[in-house]
Amino acid sequence: MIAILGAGSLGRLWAALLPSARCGFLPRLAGDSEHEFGLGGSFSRQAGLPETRCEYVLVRSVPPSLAPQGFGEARLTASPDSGEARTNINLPWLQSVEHLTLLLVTTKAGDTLAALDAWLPHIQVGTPVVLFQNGLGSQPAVAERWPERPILAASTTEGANRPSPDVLVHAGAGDTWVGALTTSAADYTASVVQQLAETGLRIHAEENILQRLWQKLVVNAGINPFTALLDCPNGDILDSSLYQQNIDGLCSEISVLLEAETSETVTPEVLRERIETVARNTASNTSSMRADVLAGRKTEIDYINGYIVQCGKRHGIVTPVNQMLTERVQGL
Ligand SMILES: NC(=O)C1=CN([C@@H]2O[C@H](COP(=O)(O)OP(=O)(O)OC[C@H]3O[C@@H](n4cnc5c(N)ncnc54)[C@H](OP(=O)(O)O)[C@@H]3O)[C@@H](O)[C@H]2O)C=CC1
Ligand SMILES: CC(C)(CO)C(=O)C(=O)O
Repeated sequence: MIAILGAGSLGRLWAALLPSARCGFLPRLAGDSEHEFGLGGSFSRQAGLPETRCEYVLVRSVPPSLAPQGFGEARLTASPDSGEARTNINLPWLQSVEHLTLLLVTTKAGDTLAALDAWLPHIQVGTPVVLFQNGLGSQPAVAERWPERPILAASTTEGANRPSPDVLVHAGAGDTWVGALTTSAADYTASVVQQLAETGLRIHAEENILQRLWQKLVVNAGINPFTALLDCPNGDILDSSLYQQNIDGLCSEISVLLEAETSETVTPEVLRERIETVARNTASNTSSMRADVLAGRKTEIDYINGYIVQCGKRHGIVTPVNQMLTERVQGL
């Protein structure tokens, strides 16, 4: 079985596309983890969800003929006019963690350590764990906490959101790279890629997953805080004075830091071009950070610009623009 910890947008996307007979969600464990899951222990499912099944509708703007294998028993209906496919998904909350082949962790960065702290004592040490969080900071923290486990990280450009609790929209198709964080994880990368590829999504093994995570972090650091502060879609930041006055400083700080942290030399101009290419390509998107602010949720700023600030402190590199953006988003 493939277990998914974090039944939000991204977790539900993987769950909907993986073979339905072989995956299910792990509930949020209540209180102390001394209670043994499956042995009469207590755990509470996420509020508002049925007792044993998780039901929702997956909306994809792909023709049903192109829908990947893996819909299993799910019911697929399509509206020929819109080209939109709607699939009823009905998956179990897992009742046992005994025969897991994989654990996908799709909690937000700030919830990941606590969620794994509660669950990993119940899960076999040899089960590969794949972390899907954006930004950086949570992944190294997990790898340092459980160095003996096969811990991998994924960087994905798939896009999913939930306009209402029981509707999941697969808003954008992308690519997913998976690579090892701990030593023992290297042996598992190929089998993890193979299992994830059953979704029909594009999955790649990545030798240097930290570098890949940094590349996405740079783009998120240059787009997300501006969209949250300006309350605008991604493309609209480009002409704003807040962006114009700070983007060169932000890119200079990151360029110096990248050299110190990863030995990679990338000029501030190249970083700015990468950020602006994504901002233009996703011009009408609401970024995840703006969406979090609008919904009154905690943002992932501490793992994006905040991570850059912390990393700067470790290297004695000042990062005033990232610090200013972090503090202003924290203040929202
Ligand atoms: N959505 C996307 O398209 C993409 C997301 N990502 C990254 O993936 C991560 C998840 O994003 P997303 O799915 O959008 O976020 P969501 O907030 O939609 O999902 C997170 C889920 O984790 C659950 N959760 C939180 N704490 C626990 C816990 N202790 N035990 C069990 N479940 C828990 C939450 O439950 P509850 O709702 O009850 O709090 C929620 O269902 C983020 O780091 C994001 O940056 C990366 C690329 C794309
Ligand atoms: C690339 C971008 C900015 C797309 O919206 C994103 O990853 C996010 O919103 O977090």
